[in-house]
Amino acid sequence: MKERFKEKADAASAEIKNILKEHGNKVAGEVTLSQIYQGMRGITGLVTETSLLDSQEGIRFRGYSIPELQQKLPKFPDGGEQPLPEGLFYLMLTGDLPDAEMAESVTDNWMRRSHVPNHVFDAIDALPLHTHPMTMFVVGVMALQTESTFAKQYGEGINKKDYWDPVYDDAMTLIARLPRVAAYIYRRKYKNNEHIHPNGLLDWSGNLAHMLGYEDKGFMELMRLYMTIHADHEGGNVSAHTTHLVGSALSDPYLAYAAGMNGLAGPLHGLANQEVIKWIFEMQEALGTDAPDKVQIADYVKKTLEEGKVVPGYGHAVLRKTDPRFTAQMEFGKKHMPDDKLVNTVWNIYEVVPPILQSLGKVKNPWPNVDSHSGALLVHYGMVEYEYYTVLFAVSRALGVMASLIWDRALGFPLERPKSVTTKLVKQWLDGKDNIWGD
Ligand SMILES: CC(=O)SCCNC(=O)CCNC(=O)[C@H](O)C(C)(C)COP(=O)(O)OP(=O)(O)OC[C@H]1O[C@@H](n2cnc3c(N)ncnc32)[C@H](O)[C@@H]1OP(=O)(O)O
Ligand SMILES: O=C([O-])CC(=O)C(=O)O
Repeated sequence: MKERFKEKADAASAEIKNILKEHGNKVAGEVTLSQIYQGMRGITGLVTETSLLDSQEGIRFRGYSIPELQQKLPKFPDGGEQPLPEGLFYLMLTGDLPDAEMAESVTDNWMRRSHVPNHVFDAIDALPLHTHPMTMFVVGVMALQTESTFAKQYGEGINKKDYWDPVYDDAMTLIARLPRVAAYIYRRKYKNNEHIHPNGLLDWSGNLAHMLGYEDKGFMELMRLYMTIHADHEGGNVSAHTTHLVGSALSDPYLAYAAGMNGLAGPLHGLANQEVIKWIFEMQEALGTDAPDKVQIADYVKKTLEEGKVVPGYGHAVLRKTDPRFTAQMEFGKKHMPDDKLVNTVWNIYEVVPPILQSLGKVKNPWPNVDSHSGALLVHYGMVEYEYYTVLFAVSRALGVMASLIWDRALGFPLERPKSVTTKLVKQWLDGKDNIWGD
């Protein structure tokens, strides 16, 4: 995989140099004042090779949609139906679809790198049990940073042409160790500190399920699907953009990833998956039923909006249709748990919420995103501790942001530093007295 990546990166680097030599001055778009003030929505300002989001169709990883990945990526040998995220990582990194043997070699590589040093567990253990699992997770990642090859080699004076190599090494080791860190947090916080050793015969996701304490084959398949669909969502989302930004300062992959995951822990981003289940549980309690009907759901949605809160799991900064990651999970639910009450509630919410959000006249996307479905599937298998859910999202997101970070260093991308302005300067510019563009 590493050699294949290097060939591809060298070719891409030469191609980009030529594109910029010939077309570097071409104007690519305009920016409005509203965009500058309102979250830079719609401004193209980043290059991310691993995936691309279409507002109508949803995400494609190196050109492949989620149903295509489910068809084409290698599966776990023992009757697996869902794609192995190892294969997705290979695809995102090299641009090529792997065969079963290649995916297996990624599994083996990660298994070899998976030993987590004791001081990482000590760092997590130093936190009180009521600490949010995402805080424990980021502390664990920061403790893993002591092992950074990039930081060490940078300190010794590495040539900038070779940055990508130790970044590759760190990214692979970090990804390999995350399931153990994630499972440790779960077992410490919710299962009396009784930990489960890895099983060398399982794949990366299967092993995560096993170390969490879930041996059900259905849950292992869910983890393979979950780890695949949450891995990447082009470059501008908060977690990917933050990882890229922090990495651009040549902070090592551990530092960059930890920064990105602090962004994933925000309720408008990855933490929304916890908020969805919390909101449904609160609705059930308020209504006194675990199977609210559509009229009851509609009333509860209106109450949520009247209280000035968002409906978690709905809306998106870029998507304008139902998220295909929602649909993939709905299909999994229809196959494995069609009668589950909570999962059916998620499907009823899907029928009720969009017209209500649409009626507000300001919500650009009334449709569900990935987070509105994931929790109910986890609850089905017994994982009810919703505060933990974003940790699973974070383990998956490592695949995309680390593949991208390796590309960033291989392509020699520079420090990221956009210009900002003050409102005073904007007013002077509106009066024709000044310029808001940097030199
Ligand atoms: C993995 C992911 O990160 S997927 C996203 C997960 N997040 C959520 O599910 C949280 C709920 N959703 C939201 O808050 C938003 O839809 C976001 C943050 C995802 C996108 O935000 P934006 O791009 O600013 O959305 P948009 O342009 O449609 O917002 C316009 C207005 O509609 C509101 N709105 C958007 N989505 C919702 C929603 N689900 N419920 C209520 N109001 C909403 C916004 O808060 C904003 O209101 P304001 O003008 O009073 O401030
Ligand atoms: O694309 C976004 O802004 C948010 C999102 O769905 C993701 O990162 O998975």
